[in-house]
Amino acid sequence: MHAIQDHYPAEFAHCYGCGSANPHGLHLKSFIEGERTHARFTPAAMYSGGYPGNVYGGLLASLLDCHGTATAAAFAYRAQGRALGDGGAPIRFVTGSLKVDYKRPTPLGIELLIEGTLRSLEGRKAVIDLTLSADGEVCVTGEMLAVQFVAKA
Ligand SMILES: CCCCCCCCCCCCCCCC(=O)SCCNC(=O)CCNC(=O)[C@H](O)C(C)(C)COP(=O)(O)OP(=O)(O)OC[C@H]1O[C@@H](n2cnc3c(N)ncnc32)[C@H](O)[C@@H]1OP(=O)(O)O
Repeated sequence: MHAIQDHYPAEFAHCYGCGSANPHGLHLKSFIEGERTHARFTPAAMYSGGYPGNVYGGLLASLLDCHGTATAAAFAYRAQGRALGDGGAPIRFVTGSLKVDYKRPTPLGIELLIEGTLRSLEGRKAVIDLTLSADGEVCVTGEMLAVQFVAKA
C-alpha cells in the first residue's frame, strides 16, 4: 500500500518530517484507511527529551505536523472524488495552526502510533484531530488547522 506522502511530487518531497528526498529527515509515512489516517514511528535514543527515557516534545509536534497535513490532503482528495496521485494539480495543505497537548510522557524506543481524523473541511480549511499513542495509551493529542495552499500570482 502506498503512503500518502508517496504521492507528493518530487518538488514537494524535501520536508524534514515526511519528505522521501530529505536524507536527514524522519520519513514519516501516513496511510488513510476508512475514516482515519495512521502513521508509525519508533523514536531512537537521540530524540530524548530532558526527562530520561522520554521523547522530546518538539519531535512529537513534528510528527503531528506532517501527519496532520497528509491527513488533510488525503481527505480533500476524497472529498473531490479524486485518487491520490491522479496526475492532476496537487492539493497541497500547510499547517496554519497546531495546538499540541502533552497528556503524559512519551516513551523512547517503542513504536508510536499517530492517528488523524477529519473534523471539518470547509473551503480551503481542514480541521484535523490528532492523537499519538504508545502501547495503547494516548500520550499526545493535537488539533490542526490545515490550510490549502494556493500560489499567489
Ligand atoms: C496526496 C497528494 C498531495 C500532493 C501535494 C502535496 C504536497 C504537500 C507537501 C506538504 C509537505 C509537508 C508539510 C508539513 C507541514 C508543515 O510543516 S507546513 C509548514 C508550516 N506552515 C507554514 O509555513 C504555513 C505558513 N503560513 C502561510 O503560508 C499562510 O499563512 C497560509 C496558512 C497559507 C494562509 O495564508 P493565505 O493563503 O493568505 O490565506 P488566508 O486568507 O490568510 O487564510 C485562509 C483561511 O485560513 C484562516 N487561517 C489561516 N491561518 C490561520 C491560523 N493560524 N489560525 C486560524 N485561522 C487561520 C484564515 O483566517 C482564513 O479563514 P477564512 O477567512 O477563509 O474563514
